[in-house]
Amino acid sequence: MKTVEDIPILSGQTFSGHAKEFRTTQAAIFLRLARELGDLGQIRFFNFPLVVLCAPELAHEALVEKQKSFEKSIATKIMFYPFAGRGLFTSEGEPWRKQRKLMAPLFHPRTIDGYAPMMNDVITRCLDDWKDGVIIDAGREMTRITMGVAAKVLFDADTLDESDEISDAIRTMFNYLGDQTGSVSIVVRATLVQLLLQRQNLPAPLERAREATIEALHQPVPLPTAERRKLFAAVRTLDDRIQRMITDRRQNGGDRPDLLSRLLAARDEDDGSFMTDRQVRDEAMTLFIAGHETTATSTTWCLYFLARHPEVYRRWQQEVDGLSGKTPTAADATRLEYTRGVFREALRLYPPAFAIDRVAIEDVEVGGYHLPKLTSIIVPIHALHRREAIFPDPERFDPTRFSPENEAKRPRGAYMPFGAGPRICIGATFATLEAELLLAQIAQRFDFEPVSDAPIGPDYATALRPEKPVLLRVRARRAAN
Ligand code: HEM
Repeated sequence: MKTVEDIPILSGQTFSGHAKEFRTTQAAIFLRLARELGDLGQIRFFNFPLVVLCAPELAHEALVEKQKSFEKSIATKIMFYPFAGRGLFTSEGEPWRKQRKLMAPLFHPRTIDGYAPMMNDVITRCLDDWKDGVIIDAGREMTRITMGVAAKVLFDADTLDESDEISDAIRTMFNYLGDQTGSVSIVVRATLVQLLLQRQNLPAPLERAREATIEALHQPVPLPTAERRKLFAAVRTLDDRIQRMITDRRQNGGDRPDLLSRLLAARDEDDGSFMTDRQVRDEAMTLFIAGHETTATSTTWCLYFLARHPEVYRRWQQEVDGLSGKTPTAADATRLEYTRGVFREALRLYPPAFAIDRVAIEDVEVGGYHLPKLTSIIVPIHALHRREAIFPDPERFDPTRFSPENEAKRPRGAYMPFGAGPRICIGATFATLEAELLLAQIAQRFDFEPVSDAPIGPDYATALRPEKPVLLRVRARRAAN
């Protein structure tokens, strides 16, 4: 059988393999790989191979069919640790299964439909601040709205007055993640954690030392630099905000049907214990950040593309005008097919989670290649979404790619902005409904146009956010709609 050695290596290796190129270009290296090698290739971090699966069937095979043979990579868990701790995004095995089961009812499609009035309320309040003729920074506005929605729906809290401060902290987090990706520090720490995890059945004192060392290796190295101070300040800002929500709920009680009440009331299936404060914090932080940041980026791209494609803009506005000015319900939103296409097409071109990485926890075969235990793989979603054979003229913004007929023709695994398999995004339906309501309310109330015609590209270092502010001039719509 063919082995990893038989998988073609991307050109341009240096002493550190492709680590330098990956660190500087991030997602773009996978575009080059797809162009040069097609469906399957590998890049190297020093001497470690990273197998890149850039075909729908290979992505599906690894993430869905053979999901039991893979876990999230240790490098990802270390990078996200200061923020996500051991929350749902970064946990594994039995703890992950229990956490996912606990949260699943909050993300059931029927439960999510019930969030529509709360989502609409936050959206309306924020849009009330858009005055006729002003220039808005779409990214800032989308962040304010999506953060406000996540805080309201998941925590019954209000962040509208603090969103700039919180979003600065999250930007610092992304800069840290971008800086750590493929860095020597991460490669070394992940390797050490891997070695320590393999040591089992140690005597008690050694076991405690092992655990303490693993914990220390997950923490950012406390370098005396301005960046590191900024990072720790950002973690404090986010921790303070989350802690305030938790304390407020503990003091003022009330069994509300939201995430926070579920977390505080949850008991372990086996021993009946409550979650520790640390666990509640990790879960709450994970959901708070994952629950708004990605939706903010993708709706910002929606506005960017709408403003630059008059045909798309007109069709979108016409579809929403079909609601005759009525605030959309969840049922209305499901009928906004073209609007949903706008959102899905923005997620195709700039998926905020631009790659999904895993490590094999046992020997496994993928695409006919034998991958030994501990082989790292990656599904570069951003490059996958640009495979010409599936998405012709891939750079063109075209929401009709997501008409039901066109979707039915696409092979499974070809489009996965929310991932695939058991670790698929728990908030996909939440994000989609929120984006539909948001785009519908904007279409009903405003016209907008770009302030400048200069194109804006993605910033590969910060989860494909627009590299520059997306500035739009908005005008209140006076026509009856
Ligand atoms: C456009 C919006 C969003 C995008 C593109 C997105 C993307 C993703 C992707 C690709 C994953 C899988 C990562 C992997 O397999 O390694 C994921 C996981 C996750 N997402 Fe989202 N997400 C979005 C919105 C949301 C929202 C609104 C929430 C919560 C309210 C959320 C919460 C989570 C959580 C908790 C996980 C981890 C799930 C698990 O491992 O069981 N996301 N997301």
